[in-house]
Amino acid sequence: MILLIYLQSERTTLALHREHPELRDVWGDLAASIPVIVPTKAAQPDNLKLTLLPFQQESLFWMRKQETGIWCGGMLADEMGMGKTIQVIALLVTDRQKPNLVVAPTVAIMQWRNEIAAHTDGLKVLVWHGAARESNVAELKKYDVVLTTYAVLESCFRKQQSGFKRKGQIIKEKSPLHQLKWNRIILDEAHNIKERYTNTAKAAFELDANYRWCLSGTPLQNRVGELYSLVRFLGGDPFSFYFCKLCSCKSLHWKFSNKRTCDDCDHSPMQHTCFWNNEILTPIQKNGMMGPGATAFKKLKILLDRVMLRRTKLQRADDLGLPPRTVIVRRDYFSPEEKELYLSLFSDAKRQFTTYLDQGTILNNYSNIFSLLTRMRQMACHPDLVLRSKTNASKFVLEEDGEATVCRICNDIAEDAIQSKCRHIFDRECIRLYIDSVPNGDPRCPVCHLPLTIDLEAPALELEENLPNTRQGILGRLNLEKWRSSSKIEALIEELSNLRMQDATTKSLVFSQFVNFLDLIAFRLQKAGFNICRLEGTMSPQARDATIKHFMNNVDVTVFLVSLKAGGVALNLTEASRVYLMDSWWNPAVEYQAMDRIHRLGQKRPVQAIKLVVEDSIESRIVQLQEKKSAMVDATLSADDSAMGKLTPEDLGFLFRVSSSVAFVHISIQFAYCFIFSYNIFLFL
Ligand SMILES: Nc1ncnc2c1ncn2[C@@H]1O[C@H](COP(=O)(O)OP(=O)(O)OP(=O)(O)O)[C@@H](O)[C@H]1O
Repeated sequence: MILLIYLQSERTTLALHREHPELRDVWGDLAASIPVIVPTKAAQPDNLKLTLLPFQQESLFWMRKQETGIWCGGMLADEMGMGKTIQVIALLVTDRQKPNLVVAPTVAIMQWRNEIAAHTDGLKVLVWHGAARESNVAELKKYDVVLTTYAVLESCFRKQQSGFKRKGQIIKEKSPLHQLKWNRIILDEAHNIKERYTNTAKAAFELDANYRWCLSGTPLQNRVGELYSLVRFLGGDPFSFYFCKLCSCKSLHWKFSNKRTCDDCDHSPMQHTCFWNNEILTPIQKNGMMGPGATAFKKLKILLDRVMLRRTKLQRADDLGLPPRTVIVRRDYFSPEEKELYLSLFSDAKRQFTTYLDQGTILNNYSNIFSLLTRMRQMACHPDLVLRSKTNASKFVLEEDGEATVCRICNDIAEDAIQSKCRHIFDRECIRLYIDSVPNGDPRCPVCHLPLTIDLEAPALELEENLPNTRQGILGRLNLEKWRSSSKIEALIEELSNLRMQDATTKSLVFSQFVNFLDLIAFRLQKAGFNICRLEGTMSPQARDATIKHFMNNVDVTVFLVSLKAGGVALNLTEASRVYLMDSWWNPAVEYQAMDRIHRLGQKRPVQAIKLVVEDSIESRIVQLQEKKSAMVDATLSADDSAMGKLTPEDLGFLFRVSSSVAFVHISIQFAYCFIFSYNIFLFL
């Protein structure tokens, strides 16, 4: 079988080389003709008010050189919190050509604006967001930097390509972003375009510029295939092209309007192949690190060496001078009442799981199992999250009482809502975590169990304007006079009260994946006299910015409640030096992202991250699982966290405390593959 696949791929390569002789030695040519740029220090730009650190001066040198090379740009992939924003701003002030476009997640837009305002002598910036945004292209040209979000980029492109309905008619509207030739385009958190077939990725591909940059601390989140989009955006020829095996036809697009023959050459889809898939993706997917897989990794390295610069905090520790970070697990126990409720839920869940195990249908019932796990995690936080959840309340239209749409995984208010093809609504982060955790990579909808089709990069459903300002969430469903706190919340109160006694100026971030839990925490903290603020997914960029500033600038505001779905990435919150992680996820990478919000440049105090765990619940098992997964990744020295996110049947058995050899035999081949892959990709990055 392996021999057959090998022969097939050899045949494809030979056919390609026959029709496209320029492809015969792409990698050799690349290695021979394009030298790797060795970064040396550039001078500090006069018009930049912040002094660059040595490694940032090096990247400035590297970026300027890259812009004169074949790529006219590249990927800056430094680890999180090392100042990629300022490094790009340094580049922008060195030539002051305009206009430049920065596309970033909503949460990061205002940060860009603030950094430009603080560190340059007046680069003219436009935040291009919201319904009243400027549509006159001539006006946009006047700005040094236009800042916008992926959602806005996608929406403009969609309105241009497919149009929108107004008074029964389809109207197409030109996208101002796509009419301009930009000087530079910078994609911040560029992995937002990693799925090449999404509208967001297509919208980015169609932008026009002299220079193109991708910024990402995690350029390879899951699979090597995800790099394709970044390379495609940078314009790599021939890396991202499709080639015909029967003639000289070559295209950046998969053009089969009639689904049977190529629009350009009339040959069938079977006769066309993507150079990237053929040379890199398929050999790695099929062989891991063996034979053709190893060769593909070598090719990938030749390419990445010439297009990407990545430094880690550890490598540049001397430059960064960051204070130490400690992670502590605080273990508490349920009260007798909580324990009784939990045990009743747990025994039902375990019975259900054991039935699936006995029937050998674990993988078929994965979405049910996932929902059982979510309930148990919620119960460990506070019983009301399960007992007072709006279990069957998913709806797109608002009810009269002003309650908003809920995510069908956490039964919590949907903050960054997206919809599956089967029309169920989920928080983007919840469904992403769910998909990542599916062991066999074939997710089913957690509600209707049909095969799941959902665009993770789709713009958020526009629930925003519908939401009443006075959303009460779970608090509106409780009798607050009689409401009782939980062991977990009281553990947090104890931590924060002790901290307040030791040093009233220390600020803390409190992260949870469940918005309803943050409601309960907020209520309890306010009763205990803490001055708090909150970051929610439904906030506009301006509201987020105002809230972040409120927290950073007011000494008496000591606690910031952050929904993991809204603020897990791209935030700078270095005024805080404590992080409390209120609920655990089995993939520790999610928690590192949250911790990195404070363990970054600008942090002066030692950082402590405290994970609150209820010992006699599923949480202690999750923490053990995290440790196992971390150990595995350390052993493989991986930069790839895909294996960590997935739950194998063995993991599930472990979480439900079912020790059966049956659970063990199912360990997926994919998992083993990720193991091999993780090891190798690290060697090259
Ligand atoms: N040379 C410097 N001196 C002082 N502060 C700096 C310097 N460079 C960057 N910073 C600060 O470091 C913080 C982190 O920077 P930034 O947000 O750009 O990191 P990042 O690498 O983009 O992180 P992420 O990938 O998480 O978005 C910012 O507050 C920034 O102002």
